[in-house]
Amino acid sequence: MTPSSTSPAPAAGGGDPRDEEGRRRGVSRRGLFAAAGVTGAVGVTGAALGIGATSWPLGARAEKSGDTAAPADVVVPFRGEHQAGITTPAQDRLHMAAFDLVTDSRADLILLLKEWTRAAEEMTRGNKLGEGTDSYLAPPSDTGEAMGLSAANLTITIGFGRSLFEKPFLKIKDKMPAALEPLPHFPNDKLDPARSDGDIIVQACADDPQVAVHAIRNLARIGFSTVSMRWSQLGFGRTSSTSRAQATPRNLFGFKDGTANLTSEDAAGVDEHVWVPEGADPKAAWMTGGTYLVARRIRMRIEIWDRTSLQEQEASIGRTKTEGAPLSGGEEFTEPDFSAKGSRGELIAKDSHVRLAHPSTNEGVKMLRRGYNYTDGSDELGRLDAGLFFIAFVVDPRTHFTPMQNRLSAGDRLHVEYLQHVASGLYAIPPGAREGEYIGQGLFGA
Ligand SMILES: C=CC1=C(C)c2cc3[nH]c(cc4nc(cc5[nH]c(cc1n2)c(C)c5CCC(=O)O)C(CCC(=O)O)=C4C)c(C)c3C=C
Ligand SMILES: [Fe+2]
Repeated sequence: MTPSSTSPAPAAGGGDPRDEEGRRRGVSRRGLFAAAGVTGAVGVTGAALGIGATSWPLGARAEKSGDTAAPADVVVPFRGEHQAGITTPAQDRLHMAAFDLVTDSRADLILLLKEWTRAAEEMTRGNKLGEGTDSYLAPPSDTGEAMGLSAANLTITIGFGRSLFEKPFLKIKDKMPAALEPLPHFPNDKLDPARSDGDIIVQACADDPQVAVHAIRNLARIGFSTVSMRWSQLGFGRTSSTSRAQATPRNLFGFKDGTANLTSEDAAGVDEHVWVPEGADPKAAWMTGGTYLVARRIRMRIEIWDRTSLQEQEASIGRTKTEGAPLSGGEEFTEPDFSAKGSRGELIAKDSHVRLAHPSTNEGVKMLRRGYNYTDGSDELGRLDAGLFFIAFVVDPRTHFTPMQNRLSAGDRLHVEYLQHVASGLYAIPPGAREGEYIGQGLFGA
């Protein structure tokens, strides 16, 4: 079981790890609501906002989750050296959207980035947009569906695709990072261009799906006439832990996923494998403290997997299904021993996923995985369109993603037999915005 979507994960040592990381409890939409009492607040707040009590959805939600006494009002700070939503303990839900520019004005884009920064900061605090400034005669600044909900650990992470740098009127081509070179075609890729790439990426993660969706919807609304949405992706059930305080979740193949992931507690590992160091790319000094996001929509052949023996499933992964322990023995967090042999050869098969993805097979590289499960209905043959929306943050995709993906696509039993990559994106994620700055300021200037 993953931790409750409305409760912060307990820290191993007893405290709240999010507090340890410097997060703060803030006044939240739900906090205000709970303080006023659910029934009373519906009347007062609903009337003030011109919303009828019968259209207010929170009462039912709060009662159902039974959390009115202890609302999940944890706020992840938006500003900082690095953007939030990367080493932040992975929340339960994802809404990611890619946008394309529909303007030919550099000033329009800069204005949008400023407005998105302001809106993102407000929403991640759990605040309603345009509070106290809206006119009754104009559309509300906030679409409204998160009123009464807490900030739910919302993070908003913004980045830029290669196509953005190629727009002459933006005059940023000479600042394009070399690491944004297009990903190659990998064996067995069947990519849909309409679900891939995009000028700008926005990742919204939260412990409440409605909060994540609300964030993307409001940013899209603010961006009207400057950007249009190219594709979007909902995800549920995080498939990675990014903090040791989090229990390892499971992917849709039923295996623990994220056991050997980089975690925020491994500061040296994150510095080495995630954050772009000073001097990495003289043309793109603005990326110092940033990172690269690789997104891959990976369809999982669920129906075939479900007819596969447990032995074959475990051999494909290289770990046991129940415990997530390496097939060489031990428990979940025991290091795999790839030299261990049994009567039928290597205990961890040569073509198993963990062997081919392990740093020892990949020149020591690691990545910070932060993916989500997805389901999107079913196809014409009645098969689930489901899989893993793989997200990884890496210091340089040329060293930390492409070689590993080539190895996996060509020879990993999991990839060859049970997976198909159907969409792809690569984005430069600039560093965090400090007080008074906007996201991307280093690229575009004040
Ligand atoms: C290119 C990188 C990777 C892709 C794509 C990928 C897809 C993918 N993985 C699983 C399931 C598991 N992966 C596990 C470990 C693991 N996977 C990668 C990389 C990619 N996975 C790495 C770097 C690792 C860690 C290897 C190590 O250091 O041991 C595991 C085992 C548990 C764990 O450590 O997380 C599982 C299970 C699926 C289902 C999938 C695509 C749908
Ligand atoms: Fe994997």
